[in-house]
Amino acid sequence: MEGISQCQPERLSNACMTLVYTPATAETNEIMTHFQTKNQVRTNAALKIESDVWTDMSSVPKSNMGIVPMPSDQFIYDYALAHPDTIQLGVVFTKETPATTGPIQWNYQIYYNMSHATNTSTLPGFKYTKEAGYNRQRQADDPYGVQLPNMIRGLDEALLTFFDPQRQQVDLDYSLKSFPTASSRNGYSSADDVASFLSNLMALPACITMVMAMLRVIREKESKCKESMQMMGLSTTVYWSAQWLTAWFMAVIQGSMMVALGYAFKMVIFTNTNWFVLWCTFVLLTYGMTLFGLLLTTFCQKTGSALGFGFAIVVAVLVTVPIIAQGSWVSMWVDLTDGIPETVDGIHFPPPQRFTWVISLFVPFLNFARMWGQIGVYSLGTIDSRDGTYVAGPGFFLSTLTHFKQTDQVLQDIMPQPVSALTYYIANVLIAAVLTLYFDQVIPNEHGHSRSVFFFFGSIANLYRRIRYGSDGVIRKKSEDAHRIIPYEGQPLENEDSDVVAERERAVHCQSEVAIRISNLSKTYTKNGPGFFKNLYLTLCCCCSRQRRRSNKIVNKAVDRLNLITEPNELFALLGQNGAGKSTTMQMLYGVTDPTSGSAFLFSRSILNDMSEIRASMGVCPQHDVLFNDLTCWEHMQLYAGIKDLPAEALLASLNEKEYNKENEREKPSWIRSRLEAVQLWKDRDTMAGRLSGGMKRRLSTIISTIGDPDVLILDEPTTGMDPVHRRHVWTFLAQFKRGRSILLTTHSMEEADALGDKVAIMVSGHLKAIGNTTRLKNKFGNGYRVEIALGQQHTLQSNQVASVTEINAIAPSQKKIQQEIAEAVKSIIRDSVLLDESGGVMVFGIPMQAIEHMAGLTAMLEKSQAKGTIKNWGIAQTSLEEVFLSLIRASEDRH
Ligand SMILES: Nc1ncnc2c1ncn2[C@@H]1O[C@H](COP(=O)(O)OP(=O)(O)OP(=O)(O)O)[C@@H](O)[C@H]1O
Repeated sequence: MEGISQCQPERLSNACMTLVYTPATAETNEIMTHFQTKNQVRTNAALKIESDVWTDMSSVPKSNMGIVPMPSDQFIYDYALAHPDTIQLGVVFTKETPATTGPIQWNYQIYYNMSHATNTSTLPGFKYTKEAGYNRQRQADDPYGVQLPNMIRGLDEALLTFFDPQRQQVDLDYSLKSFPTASSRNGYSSADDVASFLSNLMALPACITMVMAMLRVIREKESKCKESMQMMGLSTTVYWSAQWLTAWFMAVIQGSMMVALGYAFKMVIFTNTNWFVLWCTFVLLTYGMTLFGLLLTTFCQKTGSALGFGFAIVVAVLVTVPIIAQGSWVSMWVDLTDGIPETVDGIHFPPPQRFTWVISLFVPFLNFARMWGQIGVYSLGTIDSRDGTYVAGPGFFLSTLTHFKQTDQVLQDIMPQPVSALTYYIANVLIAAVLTLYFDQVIPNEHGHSRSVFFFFGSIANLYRRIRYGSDGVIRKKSEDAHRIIPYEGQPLENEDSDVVAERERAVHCQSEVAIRISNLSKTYTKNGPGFFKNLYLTLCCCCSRQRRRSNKIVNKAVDRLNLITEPNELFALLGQNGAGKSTTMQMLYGVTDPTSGSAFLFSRSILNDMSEIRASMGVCPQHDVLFNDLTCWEHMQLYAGIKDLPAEALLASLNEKEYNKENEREKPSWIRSRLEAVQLWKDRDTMAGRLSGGMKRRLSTIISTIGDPDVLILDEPTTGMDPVHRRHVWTFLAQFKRGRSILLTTHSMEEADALGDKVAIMVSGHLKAIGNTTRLKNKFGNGYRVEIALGQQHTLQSNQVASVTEINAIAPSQKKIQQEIAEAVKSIIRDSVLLDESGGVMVFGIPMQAIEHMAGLTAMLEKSQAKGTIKNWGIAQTSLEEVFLSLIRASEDRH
């Protein structure tokens, strides 16, 4: 039969005792000697009985195995708490002698150690041999199923052997109880289940704040607000600093609320922990998580991908945090695969788990889980397994941050102190901040624009140049670069207009100070836009298709070797059909799209190298309104004035009209007021942008671009959606504003280009088709003059007249005759005239420019006809820009 066998630990440091007993009296010593002798006879296992009674908690067995007397059952209990894997079985004898007559009562209680059966993670690598009935690697073993009955039998036998010679009458009884085990110990379960469960709830608010911050940033990205602020000169560092500051306030509010709620609900883990430790833990967790989330947004372009990341993190938190907080984390931080190596000097520290530590530098919730688990160990109480009473934990104080005592002595110097979680939080924040700044620059935006992965070398080189040549030297060098000859690349197009060629030559040889010099600027779009998964999916589809072509690849030359110049005080209007390349040209100039080749200089600063300087002196009104819905017009002006770093006094106009009325004084004029008034938005200054009409938004976007009086103003279709009255207000404002600066404007309104443009260029399919002032364009590409003749009333139907077929038939021959007569009369005066249209009772003639001297004869003839009543009305006008535009487009379509 199997008896109590000797367990053979692998290391002395983890030595185990087979048995402990108490009290250590002469009687019990003798009983245990009987037990040992009988056990040896039966099992051949020699258990050694130690002679000294232990009094010190830190005692370890002298030999590998044995039977050890202990001073009290409390000592056994406490020792088992401190050394859960050490004692296999314990016996507590109690002897009751009856007051009068009757048998003596001998009871013994056997403690068995369930740590051996259940707690497999506390000391990984610690193995009892197979012979001992327990092998950690074969976790299914049940050492007590066999050993407990044997132990009872052995003790009964020993007691009977002890009492037999005395022939006393005794009553024997026994009871069984588990040692305090991993399942009942503070810090490792039961109460700790609360801690681990709470850890989920505690980390969740931080996750929510993180996801909210991610969504805020992504929305700013999607709505192009971030891009717009950057175009107006907001630096990346300032943008992110503002985000981090907001995140800090959120973290402080949230952390404080968490601590306050914990105290309000009298949660033991809170009330038994120093408030400052808790506050730091929660604030730094929220802040670290938020910054981690913000870092991830640099990889996302759309809300969907940010939400995907956020969701993945929430799942990771829900899964990992409780596991780590519960205490199953020792092997995460320390590499215990080879156990704790033993040397003659003592214990060697096992190496740290480098991988976990590196991840902890990036992922704040791992540090939280570790810290929370440690807080739980100290602050939560235990249930005394002997009497079921609650024993309060010692409490987690400020000093515990650096003086945390591991429940397992052997881990004391191995496991990190709680304070390291706080320092790691700070590292999380710093690393996330630096990486955010870096990835925000190098990950391409939706236009594919990004900086080189080694862009910081460029900044270092700039700094070096500044130190070496001084500011003036650097400016001189840049100016030389901007004024060098830049030859035209490739072959010119066929049938190029002479003015376009001349403009190109000027741009090639430009050696004077101009506002904008565009040289060979080209942009080719090659992809279907951003979206990793979309492109992957399309690529896979194409790979699987029979043709195996990358059909998702679009090669589109949006702008092709553009060369032009604009002068200061000039408003340059760029016209073109949809998709002609106007916006792309603009985007390259204000730096949201990288040119595929070529360059441009704005006041001698290159768009390739000096974009931050350019942005400081540039105003941009992009094609789509980029406004914050919940900011008023006035607040928008203030925000962008702040971004442009305008002095505070520039913003000091009071908004409170009543105050000024009281003082009988007019409201202070300011530039913000004058701009708002110029575009008729002063009355709506307190209306939120979300509530403005489309035209009002456009007007607001237009004046926002003028903040800071930029040297170059880029306006992409600024008056789209405006009514004619307000459009004229904007025109008047721009006409005045262009003084001292250069304005580049794209528009589909020929009227606008005609009214505002000092120089007008027409783009077709990425090329310049025509360039010059409006008169020159009209003269060169227009049909000279248009003469419109409305025929007399008797020959046309009234607009409100419903004509019958007979009436129409009656009118038609006579009208035809009159039209023929007029056409012949016009032809006889001006031979080169062309009848362009004769529908609806109106005849339109095109008169060439060179026929101007015959114009007097024509007007005389028309007046005479009007007097006779043949003609109702007539008028002469120069060809409109629209006709020029249409004729150029038609010509290029014909050529294709
Ligand atoms: N991000 C992009 N990715 C791929 N192709 C683009 C992108 N942006 C523009 N394009 C293409 O480049 C060409 C020029 O577009 P662009 O927006 O510059 O035209 P536009 O002259 O401004 O037109 P509109 O008057 O309609 O604004 C078009 O063919 C367009 O499809």
